[in-house]
Amino acid sequence: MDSPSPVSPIQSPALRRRGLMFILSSPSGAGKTTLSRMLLEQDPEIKLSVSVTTRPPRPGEVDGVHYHFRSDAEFDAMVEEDDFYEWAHVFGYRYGTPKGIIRAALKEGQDFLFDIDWQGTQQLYQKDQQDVVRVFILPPSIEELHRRLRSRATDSEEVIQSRMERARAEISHWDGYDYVVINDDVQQCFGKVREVLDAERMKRQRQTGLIPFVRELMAG
Ligand SMILES: Nc1nc2c(ncn2[C@@H]2O[C@H](COP(=O)(O)OP(=O)(O)O)[C@@H](O)[C@H]2O)c(=O)[nH]1
Ligand SMILES: Nc1ncnc2c1ncn2[C@@H]1O[C@H](COP(=O)(O)OP(=O)(O)O)[C@@H](O)[C@H]1O
Repeated sequence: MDSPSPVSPIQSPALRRRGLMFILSSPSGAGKTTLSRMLLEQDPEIKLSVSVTTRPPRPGEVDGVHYHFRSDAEFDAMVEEDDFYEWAHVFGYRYGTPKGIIRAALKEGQDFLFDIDWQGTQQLYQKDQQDVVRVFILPPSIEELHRRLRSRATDSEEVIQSRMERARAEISHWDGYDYVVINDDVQQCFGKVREVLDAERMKRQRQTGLIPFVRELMAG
């Protein structure tokens, strides 16, 4: 990866704002994991919301870092306990966003990154419209998507075929997103994702505390 560009100084002691829920979705293989990792490496102000899944870990994946890997019975117990913000079936496994610390942390201004599919995006948006920012990543073409899934070399040809079929279905949900970014050159795409995040952080509606000199001006 090229040398990281500096993080723009969004947070200022004079400004207080609610945290946001930054959702990156894409058809499988379009690059959301790659982009999420870049964002987490380069932006200390955003934390990954680590999902719970019943799918087995891929080589290199660490429990508690990439996912919380749980058995079917453990997942059932969490559903019973109402521990999820949302959950969905994807590729024969279950995936869910644990409520955990998210609600309280948003109030304190912590931003969270979500790598979830369109079903989870819809559910999160229904629960919390004001904090959710929905970004959809598209590959430059279907052929390129296929090539990337093959080059990742983590799945059998059968699984790749089912991901390709599902990709078509996922792309049909692109109208449920606020922003669409094409991942052709990864650095350019990442730059655009960062621009969206920066602009969303500055939205006036998110500010919860008046800047001192604005407060003084308004007080006359
Ligand atoms: N609804 C929902 N979807 C999730 C969650 N975590 C991951 N996913 C989605 O599940 C799908 C499969 O993820 P994964 O097995 O890591 O494979 P990937 O397609 O290479 O990202 C992706 O579309 C993720 O966005 C979650 O907590 N909730
Ligand atoms: N812009 C890009 N150009 C070429 N290859 C890419 C690009 N973005 C991601 N990749 C590669 O494509 C494969 C799928 O990317 P990944 O981030 O795992 O996708 P997703 O999480 O959406 O399934 C990986 O091997 C990744 O290195």
